[in-house]
Amino acid sequence: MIELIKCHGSGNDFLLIDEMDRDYGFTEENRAELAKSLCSRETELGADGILFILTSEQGAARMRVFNSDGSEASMCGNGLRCAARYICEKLGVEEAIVETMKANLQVKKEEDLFSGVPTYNVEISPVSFRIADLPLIMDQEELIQEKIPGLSDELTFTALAVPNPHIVAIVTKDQVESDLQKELSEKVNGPNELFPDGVNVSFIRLLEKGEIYVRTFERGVGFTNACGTAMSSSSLVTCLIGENQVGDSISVYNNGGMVQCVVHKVNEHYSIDLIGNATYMYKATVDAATLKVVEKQEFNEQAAYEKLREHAQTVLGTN
Ligand SMILES: N[C@@H](CCC[C@H](N)C(=O)O)C(=O)O
Repeated sequence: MIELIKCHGSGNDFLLIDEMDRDYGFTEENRAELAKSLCSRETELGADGILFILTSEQGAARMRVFNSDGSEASMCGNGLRCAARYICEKLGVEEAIVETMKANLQVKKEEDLFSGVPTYNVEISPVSFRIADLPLIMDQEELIQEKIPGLSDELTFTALAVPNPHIVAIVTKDQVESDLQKELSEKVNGPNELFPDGVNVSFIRLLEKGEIYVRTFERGVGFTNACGTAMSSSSLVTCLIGENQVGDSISVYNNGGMVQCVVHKVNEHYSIDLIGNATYMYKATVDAATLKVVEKQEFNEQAAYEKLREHAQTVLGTN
C-alpha cells in the first residue's frame, strides 16, 4: 500500500509520497513508472508530477520531483512549497533547509496569502544565464531578450536555469491566446537541435507595475495551471528589463491563481523568493499492485483556496 497526499501550488498538482519513515524499496524505474501511471489524467488520481520526500544528510529532508512523463526534474517551485509544508509540519518547525537535486534550499512558513490558505516561501536558486546550463545549443554564452533563430521570427526570449531550464518571452494578450506557445513548446520539447533535454516555455504578459501574468508549457508535462520556477524566472526577467525592481514584491497571476515573487541580487548572484499556497486536497492509500485507490480522505482546504483563485481571475478579467 502506498500512502500519498494530493496537494497543489497554484493548481500545479502533485502526489506527495513520504519515503522518510517508510521504506517502499522503490527503484529508479519504479519511481518513473509510478509517475507515469499515477499522474495519468485518465486515472482517479492524476497530477502534474510526484514529489518524493526522502531523508537527507544535508537538510531536514530531500525532495525529488518526477514529471508526469516519468522524467526527473532538478527543481519544482510549486512542488517545493508543498514539500516545505509537509516537512515543516512533520518536524514541528517553521523553517527548514530542503535538499534538492542541485541545491539545498531555504523554505519557511509565511503569513497566509489569503485567509485560510497555508502559505510557504521557498528559495529559487541558483540562477544561471549560461545557455550551456540549460542546455541550449547556440554559439554564444547567454541569451537575454534575443531571437532564437529557427524558433520564432516574432518573439525574443531570455534563457535561464533556476536550475531547471526555462525560456521566457514577453508577449501580447493576442499572442498568449494564440496557438503560438503550443507550437513552439512542442518543437523544443520534441527531438530538436536547440534544446536536447527539452525546456519549460513561458509567455509573460505585463499587467501593471508589480503585476504580471505567466502561462507555462512545462517540459515533461505540457500546459499546467502554473509553474513556480517559471514564475520566478519570469519575475527576474521583468526586473532585468526594468519593468519591476529587485527587492520589490511582484504579484504573479497564473491560470490556477497567484503567487508573489521577490527577486534578490547579492554579489551579482540572483535568487528569488517564491511565496504562495501549499494546499492539501486529500490523503489516499493506493494498492501498489493494482494502482487503485483503496481509501481517500479529504482535507477541506480547497474552498479557502477557491477564494484566492476567484480574486486572481477577477484581476485577470480586468486586464
Ligand atoms: N512545476 C514545476 C516545475 C516542474 C519541473 C519542470 N517540468 C521541468 O522539467 O523542469 C515548478 O513549479 O517549478
